[in-house]
Amino acid sequence: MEYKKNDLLTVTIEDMGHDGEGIGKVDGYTVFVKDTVIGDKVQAKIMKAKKNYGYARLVEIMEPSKDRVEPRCAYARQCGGCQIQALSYEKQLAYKQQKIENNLIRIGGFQKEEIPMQPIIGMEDPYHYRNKAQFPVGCDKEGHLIAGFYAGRTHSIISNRKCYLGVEVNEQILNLVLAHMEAYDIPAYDEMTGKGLVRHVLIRYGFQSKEIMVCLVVNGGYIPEAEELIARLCKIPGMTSISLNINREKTNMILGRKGKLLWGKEYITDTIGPIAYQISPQSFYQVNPVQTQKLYEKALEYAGLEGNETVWDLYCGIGTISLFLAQKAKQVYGVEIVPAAIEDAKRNATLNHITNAEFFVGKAEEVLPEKYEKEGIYADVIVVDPPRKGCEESVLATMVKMQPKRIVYVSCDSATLARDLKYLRGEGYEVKKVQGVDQFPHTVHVETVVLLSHKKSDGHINVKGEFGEGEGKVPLDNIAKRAEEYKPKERVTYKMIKEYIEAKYGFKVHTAYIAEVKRDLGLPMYDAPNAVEELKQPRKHPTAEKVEAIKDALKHFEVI
Ligand SMILES: C[S@@+](CC[C@H](N)C(=O)[O-])C[C@H]1O[C@@H](n2cnc3c(N)ncnc32)[C@H](O)[C@@H]1O
Repeated sequence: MEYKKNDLLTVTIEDMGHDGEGIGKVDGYTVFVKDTVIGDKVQAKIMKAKKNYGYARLVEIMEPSKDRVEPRCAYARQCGGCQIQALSYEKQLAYKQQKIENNLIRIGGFQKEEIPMQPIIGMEDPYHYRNKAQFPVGCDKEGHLIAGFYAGRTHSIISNRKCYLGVEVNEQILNLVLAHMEAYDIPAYDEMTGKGLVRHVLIRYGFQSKEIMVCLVVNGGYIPEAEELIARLCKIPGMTSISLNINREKTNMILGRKGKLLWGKEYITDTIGPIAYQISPQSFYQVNPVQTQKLYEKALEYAGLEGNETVWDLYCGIGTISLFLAQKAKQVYGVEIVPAAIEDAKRNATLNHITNAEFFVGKAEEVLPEKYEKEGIYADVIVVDPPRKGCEESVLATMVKMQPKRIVYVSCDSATLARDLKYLRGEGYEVKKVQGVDQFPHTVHVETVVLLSHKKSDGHINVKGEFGEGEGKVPLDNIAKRAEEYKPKERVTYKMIKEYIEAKYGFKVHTAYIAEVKRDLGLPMYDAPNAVEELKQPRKHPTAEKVEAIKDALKHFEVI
């Protein structure tokens, strides 16, 4: 059956996609419905219809799923921050566990029974976990000042000073800043005109130290009557740092390069386990410290250190994992591409009196081979925590050459994790444990820690198998079932990717852009005859927005 735009359908949601959208089928026609959860029976209106599938808007929940809960936040549907707040926390965890497992099967080529999945680590209280918030400031239609969050995939601000994922003091700080702006007629920044002063309010909170940082991002060099605002903010217990960040660029980047301290220290200090970290407005720092500690403890446990090991921490950021590992290793080497992060890492090592950690600025794919091949620095254990795109294949190849006993892979994207595990498995590393950690409750994101150890090639086992019915024999039915699972999936064409993007994002992408993203992800190009198609202006590259949309489509169709 084929449907068209504006058709009303009654659909039962059977599955959830990568972005938390509900998926159901009506007469063999697949429908994606945002804001629904598995088990809901809903009425939905088709907004974009394709031949075999369509995107629909939720009109009415006819029978709610038993796993549906009332979101705490009144803006959960509009806000881009959370995607699955309407699903019970228990089921959110099950969804994330399944997401990791599915990717390892579909992309990594693992059999379900081969995956040593550990029960996912969730939070006891999955609210108020974020130690950092960046509130955009603007005006509503009547011209009143507002602060809040961007609606999903847009830059329109939803006025909301009380986010249940952030700390409670955020609201008090926002109230003081906005009252000050109102009292002195200080205009909010307008993205369209590039005029106005206050762009964002950045707040950081040390969960252990209770120290607070407030940084106002301004399109200028000062804030009128700053003394008065500072005097009010200082009364909040724990206030440690008040500063301006100057951003005069017409850009989507929140922070500019220059900062100006108004009061207190330039940084706050916080601890994860026994390690203290100094955090400035610009520093990258994990946003959920409670779960980060569990994640790092797992990484440390998997590293299995006894005190004599040389350990590499690739993609080390400000050295958070490196310093954790340094407690138990002989020597740790960290590699990170951002120079400022390495400065933080070195400062944090000094702050903690850690002398067995050395940090290098550069690309992991360049630093690692150089240090190994030219200087002979080897590895007993290698830990990697790459960005969403995963590791470059050349990094994995060098890691394999170095033959560490163990590899600990920390990942924020289980699709690229699965791709990289497939490579490492092919090179003699065995996946020993897979542990999901829920760092971001109410969102679709999940962290995974994987332990791999080197399979010694000094032995072999003989496997005898007999097919047929009866004890000790492998039933032929099972073989048929396996064969069914191995059947190649429907080929994902460039046309399908283009249609998906146009339907979901409302813009078109060129074939050559899709090919470029696929190439960057290291995906095979043999199924893309028109990937060689030339652009009229061949030197242009897709914008970040288009790259994200293409990756999303590739995930949607399970190419990555
Ligand atoms: C997921 S973060 C991990 C940060 C750190 N391990 C932590 O837990 O705080 C990934 C880091 O990889 C860095 N990065 C990205 N590409 C890189 C590359 N080619 N070589 C080295 N570092 C890179 C990013 O700047 C970022 O700090």
